[in-house]
Amino acid sequence: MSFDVLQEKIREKKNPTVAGLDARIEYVPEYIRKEAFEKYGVGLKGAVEAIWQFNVGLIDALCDIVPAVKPQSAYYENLGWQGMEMLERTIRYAKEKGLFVIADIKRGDIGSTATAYAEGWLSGAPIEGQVFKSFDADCVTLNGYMGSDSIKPFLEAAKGEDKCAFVLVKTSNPGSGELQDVKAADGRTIYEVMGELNEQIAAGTEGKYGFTMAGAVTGATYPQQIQDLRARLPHTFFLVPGYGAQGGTAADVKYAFNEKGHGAIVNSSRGIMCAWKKTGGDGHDFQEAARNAAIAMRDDIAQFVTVE
Ligand SMILES: O=c1ccn([C@@H]2O[C@H](COP(=O)(O)O)[C@@H](O)[C@H]2O)c(=O)[nH]1
Repeated sequence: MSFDVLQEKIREKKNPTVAGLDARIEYVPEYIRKEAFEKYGVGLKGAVEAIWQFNVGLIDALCDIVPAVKPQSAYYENLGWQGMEMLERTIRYAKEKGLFVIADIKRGDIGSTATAYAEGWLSGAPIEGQVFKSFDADCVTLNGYMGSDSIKPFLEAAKGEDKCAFVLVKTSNPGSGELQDVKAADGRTIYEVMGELNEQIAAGTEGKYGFTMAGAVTGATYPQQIQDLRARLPHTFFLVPGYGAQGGTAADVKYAFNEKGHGAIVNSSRGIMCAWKKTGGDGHDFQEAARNAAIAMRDDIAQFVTVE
């Protein structure tokens, strides 16, 4: 239960950041693409092979620097069943390398359907009295705006296995305020209501660091709102996307952490995966470039946050 496993990994690496694996084919260096397309043809199969090679290279280059990776399911779903099979392989490979895997799936549905999603991504599918695992992520992202019954099945599935979930509270995108900043009848914003509901749902699951198993997504692009949420939600672990490519800075994300430097992890996807595009090379240096970008991000945040 809770976020103890992730917080331990963050402390071991002294690095509260997560590398996104949002593998678009354009992010893969040309020499990898060329080889895969020659072997499997230009199409879904070739793209899946190229992205698999890229992911393995990234994971190998980053596994001693970052505590976690966050594959975004959309970039695998768009390649059909072969993309999803490769996502399952990517998750397995990252876990073998000691990384905590956050599957960014942003699911949310009525309870019975949420249970099926939770089995697929976390606990495994029960078939004839046995449980069969597939994606087996450590953690998932959820869209909980359908209410507590869309979140609870994931917490049930996560409970037995030291897994956890992040629920969207205040997202990083430009349109997030259209609904999330609207004031409810009691004067709280909708994102505050969502955050407090989420902390309540998981009350009692706090681990040794004091965080429940239901974390919150709070975008780096809204530092004031992060500060507000940190004060309101002392038992909620935050996933903070929006650093780098979306404009969030280390000074913005510092508000997500508590006084011990605990309780948050900051994501960068394009900033790490596409770092090779900025070195002036032809992509053969993508591993070194990703590693350097991850180290620079860690050191940037360390100017503001010390993880005890
Ligand atoms: O509010 C949110 C929730 C999720 N995301 C996801 O994080 C990454 C960000 O990628 P960058 O390349 O570092 O911008 C991506 O997978 C989003 O789906 C988010 O950005 N904001």
